Amino acid sequence: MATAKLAEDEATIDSTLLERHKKPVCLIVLGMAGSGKTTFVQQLTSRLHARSKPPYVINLDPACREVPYPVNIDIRDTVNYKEVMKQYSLGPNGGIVTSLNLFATKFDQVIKLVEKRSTNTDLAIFDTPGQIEVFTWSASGTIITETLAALFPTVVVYVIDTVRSVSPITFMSNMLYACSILYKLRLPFIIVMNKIDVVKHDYAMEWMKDFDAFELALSSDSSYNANLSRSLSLTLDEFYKDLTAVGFSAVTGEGFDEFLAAVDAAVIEYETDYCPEHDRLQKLQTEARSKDKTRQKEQFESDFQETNRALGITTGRHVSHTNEILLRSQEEDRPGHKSFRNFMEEQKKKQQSKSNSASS
Ligand SMILES: Nc1nc2c(ncn2[C@@H]2O[C@H](COP(=O)(O)OP(=O)(O)OP(=O)(O)O)[C@@H](O)[C@H]2O)c(=O)[nH]1
Repeated sequence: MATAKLAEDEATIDSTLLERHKKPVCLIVLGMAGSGKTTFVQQLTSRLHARSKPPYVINLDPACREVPYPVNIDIRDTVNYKEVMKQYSLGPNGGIVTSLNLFATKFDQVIKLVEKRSTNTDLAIFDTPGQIEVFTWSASGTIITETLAALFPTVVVYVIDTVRSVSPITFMSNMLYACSILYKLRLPFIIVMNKIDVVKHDYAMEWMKDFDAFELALSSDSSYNANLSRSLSLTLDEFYKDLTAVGFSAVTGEGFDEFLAAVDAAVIEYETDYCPEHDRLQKLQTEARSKDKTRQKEQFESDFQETNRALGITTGRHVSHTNEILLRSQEEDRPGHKSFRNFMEEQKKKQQSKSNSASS
């Protein structure tokens, strides 16, 4: 019996996986302000169009002035960021958070639109606000990410500015941020080392592979920040080991094929690591909920019987209440109803004979 149930569960998970696999892969593009997210999305979009594989593009930044790529869904069409700021008396960041919250309440419609494109789109790309924490640490960001991940193969793309990260301390801050997002979302993660047309990303790859190289870069600095970065580099060793990083230039498009290969690998990771864990947690949650319901029902019944006993009430038909719900036809058959009907008929007859005698 248990084996049959297990096989049934596995079959359900397999079919869910298959369903997810048929859907577009969702790329959630995150990164510090100015790292090149929008230019990256623009480059991806134009290259995919050139290969006759246009992606479905969603702009989630309500405060951006213009979107330099063909966009399918734009948050700005749904939420007026400036009006939100005015109406709720908010500053720029509060305005972005509230706009995203308002948009998240309609996210089921976005899901339906992306689902509709399942047959002719391989990628759905989500460009996010430059104020990264607005998305990564807000309720709406979490809702959007988790909803996508539950329904589509979803990959987080973290864009880093290689020009600004040549300072080991800035590099470390960026990596810590990436690490915190990875552990919060627990989704397949690709680091895009952007702007390699200006500075190659080799130095960053070396720092991640070789602690001594990072130490050497910091050797001339004895500040508190440098010492902290040294210790953190050792701590992040585990994080670096499984990390996928690709060099990219959002201006020239260099690294495009490597990036697509990294997305393919990330989708496999999503299916082999994320989905089973997600399904396992969901099953546990459903079981816990059903156990809780049964426990509450049992508790209610025992409390109810206890109260009845204390008040000397016996349950059953025709007493204070019944154990089963009665249908209307059954009620008609109840003795009280019959005698009432007889009484009414007799009254009618009396009334008729009175009026008959009065008329004669
Ligand atoms: N040389 C070079 N410049 C780039 C590259 N990617 C982006 N830039 C430039 O970097 C600047 C910021 O790029 P955006 O795409 O606006 O960055 P963003 O992360 O979307 O910025 P926010 O929307 O403020 O978060 C722009 O001037 C881009 O032209 C790149 O690969 N190489």
